[in-house]
Amino acid sequence: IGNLTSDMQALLKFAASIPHGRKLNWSSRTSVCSSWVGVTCTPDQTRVRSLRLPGVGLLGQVPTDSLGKLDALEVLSLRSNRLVADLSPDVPSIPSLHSLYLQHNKLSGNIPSSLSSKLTFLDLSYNSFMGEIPLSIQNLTQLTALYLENNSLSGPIPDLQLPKLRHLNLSFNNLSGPIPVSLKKFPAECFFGNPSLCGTPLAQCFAVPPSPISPAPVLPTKPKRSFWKKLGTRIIIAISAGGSSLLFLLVIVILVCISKKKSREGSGTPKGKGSVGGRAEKPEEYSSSAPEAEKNKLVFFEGCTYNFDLEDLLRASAEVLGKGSYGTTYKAVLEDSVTVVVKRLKEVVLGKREFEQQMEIIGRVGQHQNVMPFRSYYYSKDEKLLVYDYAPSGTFSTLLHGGKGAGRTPLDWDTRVKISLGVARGIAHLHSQGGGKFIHGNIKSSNVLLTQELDACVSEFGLAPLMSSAATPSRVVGYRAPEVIEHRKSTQKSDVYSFGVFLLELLTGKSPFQSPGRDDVVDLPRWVQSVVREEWTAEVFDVELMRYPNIEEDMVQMLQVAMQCVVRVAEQRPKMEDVVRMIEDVQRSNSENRPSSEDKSKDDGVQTP
Ligand SMILES: Nc1ncnc2c1ncn2[C@@H]1O[C@H](COP(=O)(O)OP(=O)(O)OP(=O)(O)O)[C@@H](O)[C@H]1O
Repeated sequence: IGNLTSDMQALLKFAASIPHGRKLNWSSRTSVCSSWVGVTCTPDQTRVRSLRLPGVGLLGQVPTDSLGKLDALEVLSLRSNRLVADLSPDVPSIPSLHSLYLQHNKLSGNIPSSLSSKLTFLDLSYNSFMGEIPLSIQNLTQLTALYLENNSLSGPIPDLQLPKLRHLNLSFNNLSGPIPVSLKKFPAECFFGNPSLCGTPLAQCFAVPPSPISPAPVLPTKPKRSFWKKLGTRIIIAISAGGSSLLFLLVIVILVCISKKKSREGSGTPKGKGSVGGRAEKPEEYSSSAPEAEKNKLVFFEGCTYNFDLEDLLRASAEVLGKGSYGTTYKAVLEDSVTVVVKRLKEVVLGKREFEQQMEIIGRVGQHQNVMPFRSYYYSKDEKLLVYDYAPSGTFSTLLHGGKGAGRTPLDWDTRVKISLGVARGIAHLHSQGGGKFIHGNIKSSNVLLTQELDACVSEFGLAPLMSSAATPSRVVGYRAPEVIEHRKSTQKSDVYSFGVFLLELLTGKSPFQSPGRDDVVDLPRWVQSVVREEWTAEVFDVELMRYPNIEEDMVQMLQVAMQCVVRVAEQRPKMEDVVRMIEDVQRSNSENRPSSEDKSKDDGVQTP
């Protein structure tokens, strides 16, 4: 077991054995913990806990017996350097290591098979690793993110039964064989560019299935060229002819301005992955001493699935998804076919520092499977962009109310229960953070986004404090608790009220506002109360649900949960964690009371092929 002196010696050996473009201020005469660039220590200042040297021009091979000796190291980032040859196996096997960032180097040889069992984040993308993915990755039970894209890895993909794995990218390698069942939940982009995978042409292997109700936009296999590059008169005329012409032109002009401004400021943004912010990697680029040009970059957060930078984003082909109270939302397809959502904020009232602090909160607090993953942001005086994952199945509002008519697939009860539980868990998570000081403040069905598997994610957490209160849209009124309307007093209990209205919407199929763009509000709690009082309870429920047998009891149970959430006196409403438990009960009784889907299909006389 080492100590601070042995850590210092290991670091000095490392620095002496590997050339580096940028001078490090490491010296045995100064304190490792308080003055060495890129180094942070444990709180008691007895060991080196993290080493971050991104983009400092490290050139050559990581010397053995140097970094491997840092046996209390938790985070190591040597990304965006020019490291070559084999990765010394003693580095990824440091027993305390939980995050390893080595992307954008020239490392080759096999990925070492001895890996720290504590690893939660492993990024070896954009290197030249060869050979098979080591089977030992199967033992990394804590792993949440694995990025191996853009290497030369071959052979089969191991069956990664890793319960915590949420982010995966294996694209652009030479992997072969089928995609293991355990990884089928990951989007097709994660596996693109492996010509022998599945043994069939890519297009057949990875066609993105349409979402059950509103067809998901099919990702173009070859994205259109950058829309500012091809900004010719013909395109302008063509775009101008379209309905969203003004919005498109506006975004083009603005993004071109960002691009120009960036190059005017010294074109200091190195190519490669953007800086990682939040808890994952606090980049030096964002320290107060960083030059201004370096600051105008996309700031990424922990768990970021994607490798792209501002330039890649600017090159993406974009499409307007909609205009909300916080600004305009675009779907952007990057050149490697990864799709993200970019929210262009308007009327931000916070200054830069407060804005960054709020971003840090959103990135950190919002880390939950039922909260929409927030990836990165861009801040400049004139432009504020937020980047989120793209939710292929759209919003719950569209799923519930959209496409009414002949061709519509009804939204079944099990899916509704699953979605309501996801939303409740997402809100309960937000409420549990920061000693209970966070509220969402804008729960509504159009802020519930759905993954391909119809798992729900709550979106727009943390945006309200960025904006002036004038930006609050009137059509959220139907979701607002009485105390919010009367005294503008938002609390966690007012989130519970909004969630209750959301549940009523899910049960009744009625929207608390008549139609988008119109402000006539339906008071769903009052309407439901009046119907129930007249003992017409059955009339309350969405007619679409009537086709499913044996769900009446569960629906009534869920209605009771909703009605508890919308009581007028805030203190009498349940806490969100209690609401989660109540919905879990509904889900449990739902599966106990009714035949499994297999039995049901037999009952229905459906033949399985
Ligand atoms: N991450 C996402 N993935 C897929 N679609 C999204 C995503 N975020 C937003 N959208 C789509 O973009 C549309 C516009 O979203 P936006 O957040 O700008 O407005 P809104 O949610 O409708 O209104 P408001 O901001 O007032 O709550 C949404 O209706 C939704 O369909």
